[in-house]
Amino acid sequence: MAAAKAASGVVVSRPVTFVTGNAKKLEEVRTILGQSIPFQSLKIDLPELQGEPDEISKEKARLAAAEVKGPVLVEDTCLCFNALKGLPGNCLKWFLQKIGHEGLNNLLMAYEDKSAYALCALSFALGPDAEPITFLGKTMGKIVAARGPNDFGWDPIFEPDGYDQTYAEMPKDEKNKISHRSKALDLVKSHFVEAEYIFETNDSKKSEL
Ligand SMILES: O=P(O)(O)OP(=O)(O)OP(=O)(O)OC[C@H]1O[C@@H](n2cnc3c(O)ncnc32)[C@H](O)[C@@H]1O
Ligand SMILES: [Mg+2]
Repeated sequence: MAAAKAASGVVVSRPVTFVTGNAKKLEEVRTILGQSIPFQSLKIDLPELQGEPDEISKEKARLAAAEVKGPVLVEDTCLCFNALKGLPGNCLKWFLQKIGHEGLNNLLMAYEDKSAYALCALSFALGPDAEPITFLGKTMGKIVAARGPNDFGWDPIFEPDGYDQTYAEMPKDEKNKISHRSKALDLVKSHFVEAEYIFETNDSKKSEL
């Protein structure tokens, strides 16, 4: 049992495990969370589920918590084109693998509306028996011909509103200030403060948030 109710909050006996198969996501999550939450990571390729982003994210959290047998954080990210009523959404990974940045641009060729949004659904579960809680972060922007380094997914073709750079062209810390991921993680951090989780792990005998 990773968590027990204490007088002033919930005692958590293990750090939160961020479960992902994506090293770039992990890098950003690590930077954005900093020291705010006792944190470790585990590389597992969770199944690519389909459905609504919050439901997919919750189900990923259930699968991850069953594996880790402790507190977990997982994430599901979509890129949604308004002209296509939200597609490719969470099928984006396959679209990106099969047709690449140019193919994704071509999907919008027949439409004037190039607007899109990046949506991050992060789910936290205290353990295998706990119902996951989901936090959503959304950043609006538009789809453009690829610009900038090609080291993370669809970053080169997403230009957030109010910027003339794509995510890929921005310095990392700039992306991390405005991204879908940072908005969802801000909500996770607030939740941790409000819930008054008390971490009693081996590393930190008692660290209160
Ligand atoms: O193990 P998980 O966490 O599921 O990692 P994943 O790479 O499979 O990620 P998703 O299932 O959420 O699929 C989302 C796709 O979008 C990409 N992606 C996610 N976040 C991104 C971001 O901030 N910028 C660019 N591409 C991103 C990612 O590389 C995938 O191709
Ligand atoms: Mg995935």
